Amino acid sequence: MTPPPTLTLESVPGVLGRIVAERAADYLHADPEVGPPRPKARRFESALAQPGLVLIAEVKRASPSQGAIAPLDPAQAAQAYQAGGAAAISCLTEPRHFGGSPQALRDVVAGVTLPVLRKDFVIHPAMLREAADWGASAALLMVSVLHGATGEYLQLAHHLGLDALVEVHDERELDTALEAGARIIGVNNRDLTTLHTDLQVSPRLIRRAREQGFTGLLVAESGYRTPADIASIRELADAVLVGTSLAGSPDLGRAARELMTG
Ligand SMILES: O=P(O)(O)OC[C@@H](O)[C@@H](O)c1c[nH]c2ccccc12
Repeated sequence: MTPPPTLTLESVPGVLGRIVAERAADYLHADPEVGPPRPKARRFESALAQPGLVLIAEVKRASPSQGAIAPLDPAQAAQAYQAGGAAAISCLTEPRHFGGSPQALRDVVAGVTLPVLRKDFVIHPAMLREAADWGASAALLMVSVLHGATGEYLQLAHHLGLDALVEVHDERELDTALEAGARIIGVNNRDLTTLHTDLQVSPRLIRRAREQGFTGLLVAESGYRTPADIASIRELADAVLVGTSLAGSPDLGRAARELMTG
């Protein structure tokens, strides 16, 4: 597969811009070759397609908005989430701001039977090859970072047998995700350039995606803390992605179950 063109990352603003610049430096000399096609398992997609609103629980030790959240053991945290009824696990691999690591992802994959999402700021094909090599079922692709290259990265993910969670935060990004042919779209309530969170963003963009005829899966992301928050998207989204409010609680499995069942 021909590697996608070099991204123009200067256009990414704020906190997000800083993180993305660091990741671009990390992968500056990485090999863009992704190798032959790998079989599609579609495990992440199938997990999200189960009836009702399902939970993607995130292993998140820190974040730019919260600082340190909890010194979680990634595999133990993921096992607790699985016992608490989560349908999939999201695991951060970004090391400087989110306390993630490649080892965390490998440990989570080894520790649970659920499909695992690599949560990182994908700016280079090597990051998708790594995700597949480490056993992830899916990778996050952010339209705010990839812009016009979103479609090529989506094809690259599919080539590697990965599902892609294509993340958007406004109408323009949603249009890009739809044009790119995304099968799973995540709406982030948090603006990663300012870190401001608004729970109205997911309902608004999820409705719009459906109005435009999108038949794929929709994920509401970020800022969900209470069963009442979850109620606001229960009839709209296929899945909800929750990190901070679960990761910071004393009993992760119980927190997962109580959040989803009220
Ligand atoms: O911790 P929260 O508010 O529950 O959010 C989880 C998840 O949505 C968030 O971690 C996230 C969504 N998109 C991202 C992109 C990069 C890093 C992190 C994220």
